[in-house]
Amino acid sequence: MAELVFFSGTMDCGKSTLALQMDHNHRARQRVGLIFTKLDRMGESVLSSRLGLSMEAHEVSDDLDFWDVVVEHLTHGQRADYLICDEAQFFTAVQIEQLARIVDELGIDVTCFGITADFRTELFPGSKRLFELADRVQVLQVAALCWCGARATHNARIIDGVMVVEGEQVVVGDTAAASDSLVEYEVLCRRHYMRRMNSHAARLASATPDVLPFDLDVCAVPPRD
Ligand SMILES: Nc1ncnc2c1ncn2[C@@H]1O[C@H](COP(=O)(O)OP(=O)(O)O)[C@@H](O)[C@H]1O
Ligand SMILES: Cc1cn([C@H]2C[C@H](O)[C@@H](COP(=O)(O)O)O2)c(=O)[nH]c1=O
Repeated sequence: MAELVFFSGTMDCGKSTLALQMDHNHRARQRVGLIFTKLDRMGESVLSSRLGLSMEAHEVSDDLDFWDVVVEHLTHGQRADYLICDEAQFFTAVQIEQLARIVDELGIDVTCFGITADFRTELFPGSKRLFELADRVQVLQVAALCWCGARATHNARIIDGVMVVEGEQVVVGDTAAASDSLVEYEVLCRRHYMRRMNSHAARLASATPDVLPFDLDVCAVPPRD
């Protein structure tokens, strides 16, 4: 039976890489897929991974109707065995409902990839609807890590080295290590997200131990997996 599956996690945990691998494995067995993305860091109509791989994809605009696109595709005698949707957090709730209908009425597997929550810890609209409708929500096996070594669970937005918790929900960008723009992101464990302690703040604190003496033992927490 066809399924709607949501691979969800923080930024930089390997979602796009998995999307590309999944498509590769299907294509290697002559299965035909439709690939969608929205607002990829590398530009329009591309699905890209930080490992350097990328592929062409249909860019999803707010008014794109997945049902119409797939039905038209099939009506023209073309095959669609599966859909892969990256950056699905940016899709609208209605678009997620269209994807669920494609699974249920056309029997086509739909696999979505996206971050769960924004830099304020609020669910994105697409992710929220996926949590509500998906047959399965899967966490990726390889964890992105906080600077302290714990599993990263939250996405922080950093401006000029400082973590912010107010602003527009959508600002396309990259993690600090790879970014040369003003706005960048850093993944953190919940403890350090709540304390607003990104790696820059932690470096400052360890250089001036009198300011924040409470917590240096926490920084030595070993990775959990
Ligand atoms: N040079 C590298 N060598 C090995 N793995 C890397 C390298 N650069 C990035 N990665 C892996 O790629 C992951 C990010 O993959 P990506 O698919 O772009 O993430 P996401 O789509 O979840 O933001 C990192 O967590 C890391 O595991
Ligand atoms: C936390 C957060 C992220 N974004 C943007 C930043 C990136 O362009 C994407 C996530 O891409 P990735 O492949 O998962 O790294 O989302 C945003 O717009 N708002 C946020 O709060």
